[in-house]
Amino acid sequence: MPNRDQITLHHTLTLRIVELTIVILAFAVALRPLFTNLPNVFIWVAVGNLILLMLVYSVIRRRLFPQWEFCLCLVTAVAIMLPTLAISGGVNSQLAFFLPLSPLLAALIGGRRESIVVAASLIPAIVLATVFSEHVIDLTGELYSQEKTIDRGFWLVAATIFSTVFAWFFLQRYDALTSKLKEENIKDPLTNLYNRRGLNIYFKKALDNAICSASPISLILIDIDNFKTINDQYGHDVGDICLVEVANLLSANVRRTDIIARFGGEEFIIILPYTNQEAAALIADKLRQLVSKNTFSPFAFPLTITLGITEHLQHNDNALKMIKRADKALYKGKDRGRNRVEPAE
Ligand SMILES: Nc1nc2c(ncn2[C@@H]2O[C@H](COP(=O)(O)OP(=O)(O)OP(=O)(O)O)[C@@H](O)[C@H]2O)c(=O)[nH]1
Repeated sequence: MPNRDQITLHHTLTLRIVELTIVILAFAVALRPLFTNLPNVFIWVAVGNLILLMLVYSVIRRRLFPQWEFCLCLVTAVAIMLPTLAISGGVNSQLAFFLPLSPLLAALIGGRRESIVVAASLIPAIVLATVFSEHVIDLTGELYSQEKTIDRGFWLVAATIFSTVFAWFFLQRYDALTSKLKEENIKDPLTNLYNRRGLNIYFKKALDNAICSASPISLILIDIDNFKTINDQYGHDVGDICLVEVANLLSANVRRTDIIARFGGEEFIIILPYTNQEAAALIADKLRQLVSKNTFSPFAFPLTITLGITEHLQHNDNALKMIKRADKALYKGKDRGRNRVEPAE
């Protein structure tokens, strides 16, 4: 299912393609008669196509039928191309060389399915136009040659297949790249945990789910104690190593369904779905003990953490209020001597 950004991108691409087609057609109408002596019917067909395209353009620009933009373009393309191809010699028409571009354009403004649909209808049409080419009216009056027709039909089919396969690879690469960018956008580059943006997305989902299923959900806010002294004495690079190691230790010891994020400098947050405050306190204490029993960085520093915990309340509660309560509890823990778990009141 395409998201809103993808729909906007497809809409913009469709507009640009229609605009370009209008420009090319307008040039053809204005300049072609100056260089070639064509029957008047060509000019009238081109003018008719231009008017049709401008109508389609205004429909797309005003977003009158956003769901049907692709179908509208497809039907217009068929309505424009078929008569033009028929009167200018079918596969022998110069216009036919634009046909293999269609699956690629369809992939850009639609997707894989649209590209395949276009290619699957185009290839039999080219084959039929090649087989029955003798019966196609050619108003340009070019001399008919079966050999040339079959040769052109062959290359048109080959180019259409090429463009479809290329579109497929292009979309594969595009999807991989966009999902990598999406992932990078929500991850903290140092610890590889979720950043604030990732936390917001997944916390909201987990909270909505907890409210819908009337299940408990808890939050643990964690701060490394006296972290400044490590930075001050050994430098930020050693501090960074400690942060990564603490992050790895915490994430290795929470459930797969829990959401762990870097909340700020040396602060982490864990969202625990299906967990009430009592259970969260046990998990928090397990994490506290784990950190205090470990040593960090090549210098084997001992570290401790202070943890504030809270649970989602039944009435008038939200993510921000939960974080504020846990933050308050955390700072109470710091005041009470650090290396402890402090439940919110
Ligand atoms: N190395 C490193 N340090 C960071 C990073 N982000 C924040 N810090 C450091 O974390 C330290 C936080 O210091 P404080 O807020 O004073 O807290 P603290 O020294 O841990 O003391 P308490 O929280 O009161 O126990 C500061 O020295 C920040 O520079 C980071 O990405 N890398």
